[in-house]
Amino acid sequence: MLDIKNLHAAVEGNAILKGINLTVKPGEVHAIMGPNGSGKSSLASVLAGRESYEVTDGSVDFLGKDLLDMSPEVRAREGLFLAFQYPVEIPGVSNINFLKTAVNEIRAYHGEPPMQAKAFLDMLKSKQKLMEFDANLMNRSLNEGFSGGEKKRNDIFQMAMLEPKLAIMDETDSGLDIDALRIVSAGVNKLRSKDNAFIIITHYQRLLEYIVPDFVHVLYNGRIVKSGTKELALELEEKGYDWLKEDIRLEEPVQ
Ligand SMILES: Nc1ncnc2c1ncn2[C@@H]1O[C@H](COP(=O)(O)OP(=O)(O)OP(=O)(O)O)[C@@H](O)[C@H]1O
Repeated sequence: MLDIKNLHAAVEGNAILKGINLTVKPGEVHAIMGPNGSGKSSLASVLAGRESYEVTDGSVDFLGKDLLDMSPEVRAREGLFLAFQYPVEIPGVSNINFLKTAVNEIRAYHGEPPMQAKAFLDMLKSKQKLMEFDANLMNRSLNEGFSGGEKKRNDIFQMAMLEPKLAIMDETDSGLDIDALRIVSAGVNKLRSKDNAFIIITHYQRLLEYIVPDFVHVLYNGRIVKSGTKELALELEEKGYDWLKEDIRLEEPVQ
């Protein structure tokens, strides 16, 4: 589904990603952990096509196509979804209208007719129930005045509606209270299928108790320096990241 090879990216001439290699197959959940400033959000941004990042080397194949060649809109229509660390507010655009437009844009891209109002409302209701999403938030302007946790829950609700092939969640757990964390995690687990995949960026092992990943990777200074299973997250929680420095030095120098 996603094949990242030797990905290098820079911001304003500063190298941030320094050779990322990562393969994600359908049905898999990958967690990415790593110290502050190691490049986790940058990786999500580069995959989503944020303009401030310049890709200086490497390739990204998404479902057999060159992801880096696509505009951010086309990436989304092809089935990539990014749940932001800081979800945006769009005053004046109701949540429902935003979702309807987004759902129909994806359908149009795949040559399907727009959804009829009734079918859309039925889908909205069933996903609302599935994700335990507060119906009152639906008619409000997109994210405007939402609390931090509400924005994140809204983000996950959007994900449920758009049914992406690959969802990237960047620190979705930060700022969620315990109940919201459980609800969001349960929602993600309900959306998991053999046909889609998730990349979950998190600082905390706690989230990975709810959404159990198939693989855990450590991003350090712009590279994935260690990969393992969910036990690696436990080890990181216990030991921190310093113990990895020795391993990295022994393997190859990090510029
Ligand atoms: N616009 C920018 N200009 C200069 N440096 C930047 C810019 N954006 C990001 N960086 C730098 O890139 C590095 C990686 O940042 P990034 O946000 O990807 O890290 P992160 O691993 O997600 O960190 P955190 O865990 O703190 O969220 C940091 O050193 C950051 O300061």
